[in-house]
This record gives sequence, C-alpha cells and structure tokens, in this order.
Amino acid sequence: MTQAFASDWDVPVKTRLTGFDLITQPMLNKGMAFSQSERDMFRLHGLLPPHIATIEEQAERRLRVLRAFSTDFERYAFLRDLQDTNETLFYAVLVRHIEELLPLVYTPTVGEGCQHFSEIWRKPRGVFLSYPNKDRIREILADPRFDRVRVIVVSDGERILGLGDQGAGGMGIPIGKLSLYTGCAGIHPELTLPILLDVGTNNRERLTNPLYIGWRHERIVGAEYDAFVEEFVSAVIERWPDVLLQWEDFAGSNASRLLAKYRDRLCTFNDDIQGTAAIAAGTLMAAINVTGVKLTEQRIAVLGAGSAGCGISSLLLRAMVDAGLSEEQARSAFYLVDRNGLLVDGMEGITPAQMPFVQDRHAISDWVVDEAGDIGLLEVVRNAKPTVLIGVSGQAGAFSEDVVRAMAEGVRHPVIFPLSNPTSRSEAVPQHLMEWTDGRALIGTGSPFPPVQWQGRDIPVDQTNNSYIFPGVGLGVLAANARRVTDAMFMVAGKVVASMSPTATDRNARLLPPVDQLRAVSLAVARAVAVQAQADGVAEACDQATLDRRLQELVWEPTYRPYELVK
Ligand SMILES: O=C([O-])CC(=O)C(=O)O
Ligand SMILES: [Mg+2]
Repeated sequence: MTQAFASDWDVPVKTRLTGFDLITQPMLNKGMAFSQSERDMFRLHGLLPPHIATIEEQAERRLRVLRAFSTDFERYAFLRDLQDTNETLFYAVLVRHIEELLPLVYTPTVGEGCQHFSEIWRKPRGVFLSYPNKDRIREILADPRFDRVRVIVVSDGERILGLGDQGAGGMGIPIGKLSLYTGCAGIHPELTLPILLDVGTNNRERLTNPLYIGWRHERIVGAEYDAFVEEFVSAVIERWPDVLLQWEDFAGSNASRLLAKYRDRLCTFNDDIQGTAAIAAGTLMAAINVTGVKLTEQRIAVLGAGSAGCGISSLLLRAMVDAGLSEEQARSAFYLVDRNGLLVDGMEGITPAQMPFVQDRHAISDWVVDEAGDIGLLEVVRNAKPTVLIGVSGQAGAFSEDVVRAMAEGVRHPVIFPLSNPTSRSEAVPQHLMEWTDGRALIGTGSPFPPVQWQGRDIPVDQTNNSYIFPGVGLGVLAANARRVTDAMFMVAGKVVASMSPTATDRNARLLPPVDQLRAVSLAVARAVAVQAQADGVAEACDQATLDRRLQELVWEPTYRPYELVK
C-alpha cells in the first residue's frame, strides 16, 4: 500500500482509501496536515477542521498536551494512542524529542504500561498468539497486512524488565522495542511486528483482575509450551523465511534455551542476553579509557546469574580471550552471584549457561568469610576486589552502602553498572554510588536517572541500555540481508558504541554518547554489524557503496508524503 523508503519521500503514496477509512489508518493518517487538494481528492472536507497544519505544528501541539499531564503513565498512554492514530506524527515527535520521550515509550514507563496494559487497551497493535488459538497461528500470521514484515519482537511476558510475569500485558515491551527500531534506526513501522505469546500468567493480580485482556489461565509449561513455541517459530519461518526475530523478556531458563534451540534455524537473537551484553561490554570499554585498567586485568562481579548475567559474562569472556588471556585465565576473572551466593563448582542447580563461570573452590579457599561460610556479594567484593560490578538481579538497592564502600576500598575507579529495569528495580541510585565512592565511581544504569550532583557539578548518568545496540543490529541485519545473527555481530556493536564514547577523546567525559545521538549511533552500529555479517559468512558480500545505499533506502524519516488516489 505504501512504500517505505526515505529516498522516495516525494513519490506519492498510492491508496484506494478515502474519507473516514483513510484518516482512521494510523500509517496513512496525516490529521490536519492533509493538503487542500488531498482533501478534495480523498473526500476529507468536513471530517477535518478547515485548518491545514504542518507536521512541525502538529508535533508542537502534541508536545504541549504531553507536557501538561501530571504523570508519566498518562504520557505513556497518550503516546500509545498517538501511535495508533497517526503513526508518522508519533515518530516525528519521538525523533525530535528522543531524550524526553525515550523514558516514556520505553523504560522505565513502559514497565507501568505493561502492568496496566489491560486498563488502557484501546486499539489492536501487533499480534496476540493465545494458547487456545494454537492451531490458528498460521492463519493469523497469513493476514496480508503483514506481508512486508521484516522484524519481529516477541515476548511471552514472563519476565518483563525486572517486574516479573505480566502475562498478556507484556505486549507493551515488543511494542516499545519496535518503536525504537523505528525511532532510533529508522526502520519503517510497516516492516515491524510486535508479537505476544499469550501462554497464560502466574500473576495472581492479573488472573483475578476482571479487566485482564489475556488468556485467563496458569502458564503453560514444559512440553506443551515448547510445542507452542515450535509451532510459532515454524510458522514464522514459513511466512517470512528471512525475518529477524528478536526474543525479549522471556524468563531465564527459557531465554537461553530457546536462543540455543533456534539461533541456527533462523535469523534470531535474544536482546536480554546478547543486546545487554553488547552495551555492557561497550560501556566497560569506554570506562577503560578513563581507568586505564586493561580488559585483561579486570575482575568482574555480576549480581544475577540469569540469562542477562550469563550473556554479559560470555561476551566479556570472549573479549578477554581476544585480548590475549587463556580461556581458563579469563574464566577465573568472573564472580557470578545468584540467590544462593557465589557460583562455585559442585553447587547444585548450575545451568549450562552458568557452567563456564563457576569459581574454583580451591581458588577461593583463603577468602575471609563469616562463620556460616556464606559467600554473598559483600564477601565477593571484599575478597575478590572486583574492578567491575554489574547488576542484572532485578533487586532494588542490592548494591548497598557496605558493598559499594568495600568495592571502593579495593580499587581506584570502581566501575558500577546497576542495569536492572525499570528505575524502581535498579540495584543502586547513582547519587549514592557517587557519594559512597567519594566521586570515583564510573556509573552506567539500565534506566534513565537524573544527573548526579558532585562537588557543585551536574554529572550526567549514562544509560547502559540495549537501546544503543538492538536497533542498529536490526538495521544492519536488514541492510546486509543476513541469514543469521552471530556473537561477533554483537561484539562489534559494543565496540562501535565504545568508539563513539566521548571518553575516546576526553578522559573526563561521560561514558556513552548522549541519548539524543541514538540515531547516529544506530546507523554506525548497523554499518559495522552488516560488515561483520559478511565477514562471518552469514550474508552475501557486497561493497561499501552498495551497503550504504541499502542503509539509506531503509532509513525512514517520519515525514508526510503526497498521496495519490487509486481508482
Ligand atoms: O528494556 C530495557 O530497558 C532493557 C531490557 O531489555 C530489559 O531490561 O529487559
Ligand atoms: Mg528486555
């Protein structure tokens, strides 16, 4: 129906729709920006007020309404409604005010959006694949509206940010992530499809909420769950053989299991495992510009040994081996702490993903621990003197004052990344980290925080969030027509972000490029990822000029194009 390419911005969009049918299509609606001649041609007179607006004026009007609300949740709901009413305008506002709007369409507010998704549900967006429809998956995906889909983000809602099981409300996450594919990487909205696998929920509050929109049932698990996911993935491969499928916010064991099962069958990745790892690695590389402590000399403590913790550790391990350490030396630099404390060999319930990172009991036999012999985060920090502390635990405040002060005693520049989202789940508040380390901490948080005040200065807090990574990875995959997503593609994505760090030229600068540069970052990531895909043999080789042309064709700017009536 429409054409996606920015380079075609003055080529008319051809459509048969007129009148009310036209202005109720979010992807075609221009609101008051329909010109006089379009109003004649498409019979819009009277349906719209007589004023003819520019997109700038419309954006300004929406922004004023947005700012007048008293809560961010109202702003989230308003923006979701705008997205479902006039998608071009939604992105025009988002792109122009990315720093202000990112925390509204994405973390932290999207967390509340998922918790209250049922209460604010208005219009369909994306696809709900509910378990009782398990025999209709192919039929649902066959809808011609989805013919042009090239990127899917799918969640089963079981581990939404650090907020746990949100059931069908988890749909807020695929919608939010894909808004960033468009907002940050310029991928046309029609190429994207949010999907929620509605396999029930174990969240009592949702199950007993009369307004709950999902399938009112306990979660399907085990073989039935696996068969459902298998049916979904095979239907996706059949419908769109070259699609990019991003897994998002699956619970730990499913996240790594499903990635391992499917990563060789289609072009797919898990954002919480691989995207988060890439940005953690990239931010650490930027921090190294400041601390001067080489990657091979880092000791890394990770709180939360789930899929994200293991994903981060795996990527950093690889980077350390690439930098010259033996696999064994590199492994010994990791201290993963979970509910039962430090992961050590012989511990019960170690998962395959955790296995490479269990500490040797002998290596820690001289550690000073309390009488009970428990080895929690504090004991790890006191004994191992980590240079880096990463939180992916979903536990607010877990980087307590004693832990942080102990870390600051052991190293000159503690690198501390409380990555859990949303803000309410962050392992620490940046202001505290600064105070407890006498201003020596290098901080990266998963969710946005206001600047830290230190010695009369306002110091911005960097957002070590996978939003620096996945939109660019997606664009790179599309531009290269990659068949698979490799770990090296994430490594290079992290390196590109590090190379764009203001610390590359100024040791006193912030670690990451500011959020308002996300479009430039995503484009640079995309280029590098596409080149890496070719190097890894998962995409046909092409020259730089061809690649640049494809990137340019893929990047859509949210502007209105002229319309032409198809009779
Ligand atoms: O969505 C975010 O902000 C980052 C992320 O993937 C998560 O926390 O699950
Ligand atoms: Mg996530």
